[in-house]
Amino acid sequence: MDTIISARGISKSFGKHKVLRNIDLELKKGVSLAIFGPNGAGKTTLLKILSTIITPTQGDVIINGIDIKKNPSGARELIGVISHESYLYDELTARENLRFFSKMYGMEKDLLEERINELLEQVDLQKRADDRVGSFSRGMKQRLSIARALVHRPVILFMDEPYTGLDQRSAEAFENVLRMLDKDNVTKVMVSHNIERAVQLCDRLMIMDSGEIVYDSTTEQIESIDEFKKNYSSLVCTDTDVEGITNLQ
Ligand SMILES: Nc1ncnc2c1ncn2[C@@H]1O[C@H](COP(=O)(O)OP(=O)(O)OP(=O)(O)O)[C@@H](O)[C@H]1O
Repeated sequence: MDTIISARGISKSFGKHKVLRNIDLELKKGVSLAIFGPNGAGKTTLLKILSTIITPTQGDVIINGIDIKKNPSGARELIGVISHESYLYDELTARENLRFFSKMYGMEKDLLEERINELLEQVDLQKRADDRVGSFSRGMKQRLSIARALVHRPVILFMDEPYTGLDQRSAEAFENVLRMLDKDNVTKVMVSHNIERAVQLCDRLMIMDSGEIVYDSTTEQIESIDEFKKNYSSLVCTDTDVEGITNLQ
């Protein structure tokens, strides 16, 4: 399998605060990685560096052979990001938002409308396609931001807490979209506090604490979710916000 993400010696400081400490990460094409860890461990910071949103203090990231320092826009064409920030425009309709982002990525006009309709259907928003996003609920905005992240057919999808704001039906629609991406061998990197869901969806599990990777395993290698949670508790003693962890005490 080809390596699609290669990060070497990544460190990040905000002033005197060292948030990431010499992180190395290699990810093969098509793999889905879940990153867990307590609040402040550095998960979002790592995701932002890998997805070119912020730059590291030290270290290099190569995305599909592209050095993101030398060619950030080339790397961005390969990347989709779902984060706390929806990047949507309230005054535009759902369809207009997707059109805007498709054009930003330079997509061909004749393919664009077909792709937009396909995505609106996948995230179950086809009936609200021509309504202004300002009138949408949080969950609907989250679903549209999933479509926005996928409009240019990225080969890597970065997700920071993608379940935030999704009700049960929306979470299922989201997981269906993720399964569809498997068919296209899209690589996924997900930061999550939801161990149950992430373990079911991902093939590699990583735990971060205090800016370091303290655990890295394939999902196949773990015996059970309970065993993984015990590992988590022993490695990360102070965390109380991962679902189910507190029940193990
Ligand atoms: N722009 C910034 N300026 C200063 N400090 C920052 C900045 N961004 C993040 N930090 C700090 O870096 C540390 C790691 O933050 P980060 O958001 O990466 O953690 P996290 O593991 O994603 O946590 P959470 O689970 O709460 O989302 C925190 O102490 C945070 O306050």
